[in-house]
Amino acid sequence: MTLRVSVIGTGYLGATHAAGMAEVGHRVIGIDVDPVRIAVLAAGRSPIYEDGLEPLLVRHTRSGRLRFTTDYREIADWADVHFLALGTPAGPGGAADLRQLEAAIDSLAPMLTKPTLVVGKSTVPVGTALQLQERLRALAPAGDRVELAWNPEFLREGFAVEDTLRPDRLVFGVQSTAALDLLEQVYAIPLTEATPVVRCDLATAELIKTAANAFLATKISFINSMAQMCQAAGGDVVLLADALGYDKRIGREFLNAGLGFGGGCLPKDIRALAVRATELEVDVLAQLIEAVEAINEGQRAELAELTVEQLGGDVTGARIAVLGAAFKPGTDDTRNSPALTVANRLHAAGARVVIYDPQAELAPKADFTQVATVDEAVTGAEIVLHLTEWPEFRSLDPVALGALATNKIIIDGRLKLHAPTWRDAGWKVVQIGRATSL
Ligand SMILES: NC(=O)C1=CN([C@@H]2O[C@H](COP(=O)(O)OP(=O)(O)OC[C@H]3O[C@@H](n4cnc5c(N)ncnc54)[C@H](O)[C@@H]3O)[C@@H](O)[C@H]2O)C=CC1
Ligand SMILES: O=C(O)[C@H]1O[C@H](OP(=O)(O)OP(=O)(O)OC[C@H]2O[C@@H](n3ccc(=O)[nH]c3=O)[C@H](O)[C@@H]2O)[C@H](O)[C@@H](O)[C@@H]1O
Repeated sequence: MTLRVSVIGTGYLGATHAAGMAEVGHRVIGIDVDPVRIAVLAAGRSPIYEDGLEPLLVRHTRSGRLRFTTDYREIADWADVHFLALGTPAGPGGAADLRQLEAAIDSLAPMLTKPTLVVGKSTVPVGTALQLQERLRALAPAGDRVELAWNPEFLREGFAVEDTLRPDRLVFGVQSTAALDLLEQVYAIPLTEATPVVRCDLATAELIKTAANAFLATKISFINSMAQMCQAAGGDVVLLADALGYDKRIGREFLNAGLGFGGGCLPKDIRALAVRATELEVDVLAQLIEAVEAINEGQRAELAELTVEQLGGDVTGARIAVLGAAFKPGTDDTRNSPALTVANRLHAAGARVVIYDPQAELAPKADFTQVATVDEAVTGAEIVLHLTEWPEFRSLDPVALGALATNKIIIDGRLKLHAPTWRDAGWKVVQIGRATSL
């Protein structure tokens, strides 16, 4: 059944969700306070680099099934269901800043005159949904006939469209069968494809989301601490991870050691979880997360220190080539990018940092020079840092690059380069945790 769906907030999550909702047959309006973003989306263009998103935007803005607006009056009583896809960035002390969600509710609620379902998708601390429902009901003419549900989102940037259309699970945090029925209509297509569904209360839904991100972060920090062990004891963390991964109970995913996790989600979500755990006096969880964070920070610091060490203890005036600026391959997102943290530290230590990334565009005022090709980055470089593992970096020609660089030294911060090929071309290859790699 075709529903009228609004998506409030059209950032990474909201733009993809709106396009996905149109793709599964609903009539959709996306709304945002950013008129430039709305104009781009309304023209069928994607404001972000995300594989497969633009074709959906083109198709459904042309068909009229997908529209965009900045005017809440267009969505309020029009939609059968409103999705909240607002940002929840880190606030002071790392607690989630809920002001975007609150502002959206304040704009929408006074116009809700009929029974309405509002569904949160943003990642929030446990307890948020009930607070927002209270705010909504206090402001809405429809009062208690407005209900809130929580349906957290698990998409990965770079695979956002695929994850939206074919999620590996759906979580419906609801308070009534009416809300559940409506969500089942919204997701009728994935549900026919036997997608597992967890039906639960609001608190469980909120916690599932933060637990998932915390577990992924923990897995990465675990393997990075094993990389430190391999470095200290003389072992190979990649082979170790492969061997762990063959155990189905463990799995190979999220066991790639290196520079650690970044992005707009994992770092802020685990910090917010630690803050909430402390508020609720669950100190063990806060301590676990602090250890995960400390390991992650340590990887960035170590890479910067290692670079200085390789250049004899002083990088003043040294030209350093950085390959990669996005927080991971497949996206142009540079939020909390490990690569940029390292670049910033080296810049602060006096180095001349030159960055190449296939997609991410840095603000013109940034402290480094961004260039359009790997060759330009490497020309005259005293050291090369491989910090975001774009697939194209794996097929670089070390012989050709060796003729451009001043020193043939490369630190592979993501353990993805084929070290023997680079060594054969005369390069010194540094990989933390691969002390015994061949
Ligand atoms: N980026 C991702 O891959 C995923 C994000 N999430 C969660 O989804 C939420 C959104 O994340 P992103 O899309 O990355 O954030 P974002 O910052 O890219 O998008 C938020 C959007 O909301 C808009 N906005 C702010 N105030 C508004 C208002 N009052 N009314 C309407 N629009 C308003 C902003 O202009 C912006 O376009 C966060 O809670 C995040 O943790 C969850 C899963 C995946
Ligand atoms: O809540 C969110 O917003 C999303 O956060 C992550 O998705 P994303 O931020 O797109 O990125 P990931 O693929 O999880 O990677 C996060 C970081 O971990 C790093 N990483 C990942 C895997 C690994 O083995 N090692 C590793 O260092 C990546 O380079 C990247 O910096 C989760 O994977 C999504 O399920 C979730 O929906």
